[in-house]
Amino acid sequence: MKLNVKNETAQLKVVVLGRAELNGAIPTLEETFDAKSYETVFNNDFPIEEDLVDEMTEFESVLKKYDVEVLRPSLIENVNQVFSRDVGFVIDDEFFVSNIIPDRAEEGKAYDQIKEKFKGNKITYLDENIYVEGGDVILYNDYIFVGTYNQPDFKNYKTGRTNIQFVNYIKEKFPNKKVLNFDLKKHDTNPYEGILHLDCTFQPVGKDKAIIYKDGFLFEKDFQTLVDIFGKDNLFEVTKEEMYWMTPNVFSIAEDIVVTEKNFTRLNDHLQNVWGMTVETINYRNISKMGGLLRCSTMPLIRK
Ligand SMILES: NC(=[NH2+])NCCC[C@H](N)C(=O)O
Repeated sequence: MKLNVKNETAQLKVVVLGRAELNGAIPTLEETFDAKSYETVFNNDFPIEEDLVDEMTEFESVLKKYDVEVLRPSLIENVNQVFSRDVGFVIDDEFFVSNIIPDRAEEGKAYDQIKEKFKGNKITYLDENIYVEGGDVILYNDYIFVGTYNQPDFKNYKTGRTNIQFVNYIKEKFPNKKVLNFDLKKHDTNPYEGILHLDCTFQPVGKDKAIIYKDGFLFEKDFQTLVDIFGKDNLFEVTKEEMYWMTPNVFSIAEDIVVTEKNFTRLNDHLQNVWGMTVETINYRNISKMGGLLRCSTMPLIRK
């Protein structure tokens, strides 16, 4: 298998999809590490395994319908393995193993068998001072967009996952790409006020379009940079409420095929009727209660 990912939307061939069986006990408030999970636990609304498994099975069958090969991480009991995205990511033909938040360190082992499958490809482990999670890395051909929090209180936030050291590293590693980083608003307990990863506030779809939540960016000039790159008419701006439900976090199977959540009616209508895409809608609301959605639960290995 030859790894290849250069953007978010080229035709998908092979993907890892997380898993929801034996995810472990409901976390306590202190054990949560993102604002949405904090709120879910606070409201005594943590999703049950059966519903999570059903939602991921529905996602898997849509992927298979389009002939995508779907791999699953091996099962580690009592570890939440839903969000494959963050553990590692492919840029071009190289796999990067993330340095994720220590609370999630155990998840990495579950990818050993998958790494075995793509042995022979470049696999890179990052220095220990470089923090990154795949949700903060978004590829757009010659561009690499990185969600960061480059502020003095970085260490105070459990939701600050990617640092400027990663940006510097990736600039040096890919001198021919345009690497742009965007500081995101952070809040560990209020999901309306903070953005966990870049893919919770922005994501390209189609050939030259994107979904975006303006107020997720710490600096308005960063939002403007993206307006300049994509053009105003090619952006679908979501509201605060839509951001809260993780509307930017859809997942593309191809430039014209997007998997989204059933409840995203305004977005789905736009994708289908204004941008002419095929929209596959599934139930994924229980997954969202743990702070991620469709993109977060996948790790693409090969796009055409
Ligand atoms: N790519 C993403 N946005 N992933 C969401 C991960 C959510 C998970 N609860 C965490 O805090 O790490």
